[in-house]
Amino acid sequence: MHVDNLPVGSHAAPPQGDRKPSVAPPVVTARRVTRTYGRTRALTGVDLDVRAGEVLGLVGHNGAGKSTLMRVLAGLEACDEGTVTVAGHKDVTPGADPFRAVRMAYQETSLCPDLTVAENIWVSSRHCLPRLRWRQAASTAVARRLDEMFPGHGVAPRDRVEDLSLAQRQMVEIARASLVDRLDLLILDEPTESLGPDAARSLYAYVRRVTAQGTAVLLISHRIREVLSVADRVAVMRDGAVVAERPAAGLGERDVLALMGAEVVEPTAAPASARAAGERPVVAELRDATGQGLHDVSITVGRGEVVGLAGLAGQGQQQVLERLWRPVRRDTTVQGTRAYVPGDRQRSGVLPLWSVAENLIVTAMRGLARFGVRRSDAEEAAVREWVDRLAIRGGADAGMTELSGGNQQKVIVARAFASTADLVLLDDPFRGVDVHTKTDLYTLIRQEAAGGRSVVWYSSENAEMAHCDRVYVLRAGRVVAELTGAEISEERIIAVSFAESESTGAQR
Ligand SMILES: Nc1ncnc2c1ncn2[C@@H]1O[C@H](COP(=O)(O)OP(=O)(O)OP(=O)(O)O)[C@@H](O)[C@H]1O
Repeated sequence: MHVDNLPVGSHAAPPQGDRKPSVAPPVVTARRVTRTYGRTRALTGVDLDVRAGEVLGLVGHNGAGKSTLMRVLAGLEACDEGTVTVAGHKDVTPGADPFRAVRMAYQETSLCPDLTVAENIWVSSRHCLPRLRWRQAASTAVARRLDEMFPGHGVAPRDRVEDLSLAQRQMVEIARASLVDRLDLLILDEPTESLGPDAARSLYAYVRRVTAQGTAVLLISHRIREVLSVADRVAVMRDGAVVAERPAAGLGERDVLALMGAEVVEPTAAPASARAAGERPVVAELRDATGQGLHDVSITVGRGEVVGLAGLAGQGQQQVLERLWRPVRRDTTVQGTRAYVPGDRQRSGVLPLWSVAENLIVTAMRGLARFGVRRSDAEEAAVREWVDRLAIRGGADAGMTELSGGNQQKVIVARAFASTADLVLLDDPFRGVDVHTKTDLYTLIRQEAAGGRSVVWYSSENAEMAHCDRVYVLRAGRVVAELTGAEISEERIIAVSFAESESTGAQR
């Protein structure tokens, strides 16, 4: 059977929508599964059933073991002890046939950037594509699946992956995972971290359709509310074990956070700014900046101010950050030094062959040096401080690739704040970071601002903007609103992001 006309799932399952936990047989079962990497006990004895036709949400702090467990359940990695049963086949070893029907879409996409979309599909799904005219078959299959999953995706099968946006790469990754002749379990690892709201909605509509046909979907996400709205059941991981499994119906976000072991704190908005924007010395400025997608953008950043850039994705926020990072044009002025935190750690950010300590200190090194000579004691102290402050699991000596995704992201954030930069530019930096750590990072930003550092922060999560002193909302490369203090709310940002006519006195 070829992938362009695939049935999904092989088990009968109760219809979705009533959100009752599935009573269908498990497609995958883990019993007392352990996995150790060197001194790290990533899995400490996991028991879990994933049933046909259910959406099982899997949540847990950064480094809890979610991705490791998924790699074991997908037959990509062996466990040290315990058993994995797939579609009734007991104790299956990695690579064995039953695992073919278990597919995983990764948080960091598994796509090869130098190949086209169709070539990537061929590499991943060649066992169910014809050998002759494979390129055509792969192109047709992926185009069809993308249309089905993400209408309006804008991806052509002949596009090279490296030319795609982060969101498009994520869409191709998910489509790639689903293209197989029989799909019993689809594992989605943080699928919506890089997708916009429309694509996320389309994905979950697709998830509903395939689960109605019997495929199980395992959804890993730090977005607890999203998990609760999509999943039938929620499993909670903590320190390498599944500590709770509950039906999603009736569970609230706070219940899940409590099960995760996170301290439940009320989200706190930014404290009212001690000084109004006009009273602060301006440290960075764009004056009627135009070109490269921007139109007459004027923004100012005061010393010790946290300035948000909001709006729908791709409306010019990254271009603003880019100008502040490289202020080469006459319309941009920046005083002092800068540090940049990329949101796409795969493309820029992580130095994979270096340790956590080296990744963390690389920017701060020069500031810590005395007369140009590196001071290893000061560097070590700084590394220790930041590893503790952000609870980077894995420790300073771990290789960067040994860290979980969220912990890698923490290192990149720490790198910027460990430097002496006067202006920190944040490009949607908290994707994949767990709720608890995010709360710590928000506090960190406010503390650093109180100490005189300025921050310009683009976030695709409007709720995060509540931690800013001022927010510029961008649409189609223009600033369409400037919100201050109590005006900053998710509803307000959404309203001005969409409304053609609304303006709060900002430039048009
Ligand atoms: N290849 C590896 N080598 C060494 N340690 C590893 C490796 N992969 C994972 N680990 C460690 O195992 C633990 C669990 O990591 P895992 O990626 O499964 O966590 P996670 O729950 O998926 O985290 P996140 O939410 O940040 O993605 C972490 O402490 C991590 O550092």
